[in-house]
Amino acid sequence: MFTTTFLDIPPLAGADGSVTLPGSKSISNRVLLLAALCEGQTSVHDLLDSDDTRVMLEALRQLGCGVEQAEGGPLRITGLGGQPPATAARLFLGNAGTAMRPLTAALAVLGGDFELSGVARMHERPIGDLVDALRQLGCRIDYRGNPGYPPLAIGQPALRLDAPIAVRGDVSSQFLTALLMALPLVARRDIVIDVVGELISKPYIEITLQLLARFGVVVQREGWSRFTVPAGSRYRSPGSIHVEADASSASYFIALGAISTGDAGQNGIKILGVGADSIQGDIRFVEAARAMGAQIDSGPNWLHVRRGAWPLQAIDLDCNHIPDAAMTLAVMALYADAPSTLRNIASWRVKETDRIAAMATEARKLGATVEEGLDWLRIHPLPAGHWRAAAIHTYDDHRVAMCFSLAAFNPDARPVRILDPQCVAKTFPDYFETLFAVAQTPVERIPVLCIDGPTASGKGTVAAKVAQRLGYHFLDSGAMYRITALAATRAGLAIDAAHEERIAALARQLPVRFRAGRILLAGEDVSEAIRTEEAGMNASRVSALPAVRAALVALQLGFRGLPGLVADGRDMGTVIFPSAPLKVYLTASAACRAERRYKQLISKGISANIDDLRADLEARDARDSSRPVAPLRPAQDALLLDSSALTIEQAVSQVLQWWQERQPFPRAD
Ligand SMILES: Nc1ncnc2c1ncn2[C@@H]1O[C@H](COP(=O)(O)OP(=O)(O)O)[C@@H](O)[C@H]1O
Ligand SMILES: Nc1ccn([C@H]2C[C@H](O)[C@@H](COP(=O)(O)OP(=O)(O)O)O2)c(=O)n1
Repeated sequence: MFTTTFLDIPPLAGADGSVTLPGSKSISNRVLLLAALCEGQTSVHDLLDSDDTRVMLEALRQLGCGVEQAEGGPLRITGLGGQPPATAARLFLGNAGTAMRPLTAALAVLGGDFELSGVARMHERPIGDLVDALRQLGCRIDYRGNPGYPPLAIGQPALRLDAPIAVRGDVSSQFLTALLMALPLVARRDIVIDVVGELISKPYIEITLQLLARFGVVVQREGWSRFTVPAGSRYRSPGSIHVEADASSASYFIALGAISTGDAGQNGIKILGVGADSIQGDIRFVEAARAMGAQIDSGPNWLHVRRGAWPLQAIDLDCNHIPDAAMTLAVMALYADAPSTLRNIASWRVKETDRIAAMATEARKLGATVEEGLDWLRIHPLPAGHWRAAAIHTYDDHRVAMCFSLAAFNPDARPVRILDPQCVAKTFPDYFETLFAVAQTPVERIPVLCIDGPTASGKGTVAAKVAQRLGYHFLDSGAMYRITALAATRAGLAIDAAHEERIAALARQLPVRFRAGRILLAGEDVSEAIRTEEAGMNASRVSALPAVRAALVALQLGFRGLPGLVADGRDMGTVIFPSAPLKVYLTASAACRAERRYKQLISKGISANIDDLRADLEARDARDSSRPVAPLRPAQDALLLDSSALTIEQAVSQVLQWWQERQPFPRAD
């Protein structure tokens, strides 16, 4: 997951390959609650691991449910058997509507002493209609903040189940879902729910009904306006249950297949974990994408999407049946042949953010013309020549972030900056990694930031931190020479010109792997072994052999991957990445560098002498600078940074400031 403050997506040209999607949020949280309410143990497979499921799981633990997970196995929930939780609980539910609403209803009918709260936005998301419905039943619920909104306090109910319960269906279908999940707990007689107003998001009610049936409760329904929970209903664990991949998450990859072609032509995007027979309503996004021109094939558990009509065909669609996935259509509409209108989307206004306003504001930043009404949005296509580089606000809304990543395929090759990219953690923590795994772009569009300089100038430290702040890959090119020198020494080869070809042959085939910050040579962790002063000196010797340098070029170039690279070494800016948009030459006085190295070694428990260190580093500088091939020297267009009087943070900030100055995003964003 990218935990950076922003993520810059370079212009993308195409996409091709397979993606496996995380489990559906809606199914995950419903299954967790049902497993918690029934008797016995339920094994839950392929559960989504995200912010919203984590708050639900934590709440269930607090309520006394058993929650166990063996390494790599399913999650095992031991339910409360329909009994009220024994203890009082203060539950924090983040911004998870799929936890807040059904837990409110279930706890209110079971009774006890509970308080339910969330983040500030959760306290602005209405829940009054559900509370009103539950109060009709005799539940005791008090508002702890603003009437109509969480936080809520729940007490002991005096239930009256004889009269039909009225609940509004035209604000959020989650209220009806919450009642449907709670009422089987107290179905001593038939309980009737009447929906007031036109029920929105019906497919989510379908999911609820299907899952209730899996847990042994069959609700009768008359159209979409009256539901009856039969007397004697009781939750029974299905024993084991699989969570389908999230159909709303699939929408981004369906759109990706519709707007992009791969290098090798029309292979398209294969989506694994969800198919056209999914129980999730958002699977009907497939129809909308087809209407816009996508070619989609599907099987029981997969979808295969290819570009069909291009530009996409504009649509005018009532989106009530696909409220979440429809946001993706708004970005696809930028690539269409005429304006597209999305209608009946009033529920967008009360989601994680006001999604109508958010989509309109952010699409305009890209240069688009967007019209909006109370419950509709019209997006005009954005022709080539009119796209702008934009920094997209994401409003703590995962879907805004995921949708706008698709703007990176624009014909003007403008990059897209996604602010607060970690908001995708709500449903799809590895969304951007998954996108980058299938996205393609010419290598020269992938940004590289080079930091070269002499030993102990702080290159490695500064480069690693800059990479972390930008969410970029990191190439420590010195490590390649250190590993080669170690491999040569172990092979019994003296590091000199006489062995140049044999060492180069070793370098070409280095059995090296980089794993979670560790360096493995033929499976052995050599991260420490290559860091000694002797290894550094050997690396300097090996690096003076031209054939070895040539042998390591491909390995280094291979680090240039999406979304970008920070590379440190001696010749990153001069030889390996000569067209990098920012090259920094980091120096510090010899005295300062000797002292830094001294402290570094002492802190690792290695004894050292500061004068010897200084003599060694000056000798190494001399060798690195005087060798005929790729000598240590600043690139002509490098910016010099003397870090002698700077802290690490100051050096990092300076490099980041230079980087930001080179980005095309408007300052006001
Ligand atoms: N201003 C600074 N910038 C970078 N590193 C610094 C700074 N001040 C102290 N150091 C320390 O200097 C040491 C050498 O840094 P390192 O990144 O290993 O250098 P290099 O990769 O250039 O050989 C590290 O222990 C680092 O923490
Ligand atoms: N791009 C590079 C990186 C390192 N080298 C050589 C020269 C250096 O003395 C050695 C070791 O580099 P490394 O960056 O790991 O060494 P320091 O951390 O700066 O001491 O490798 C090189 O020639 N070209």
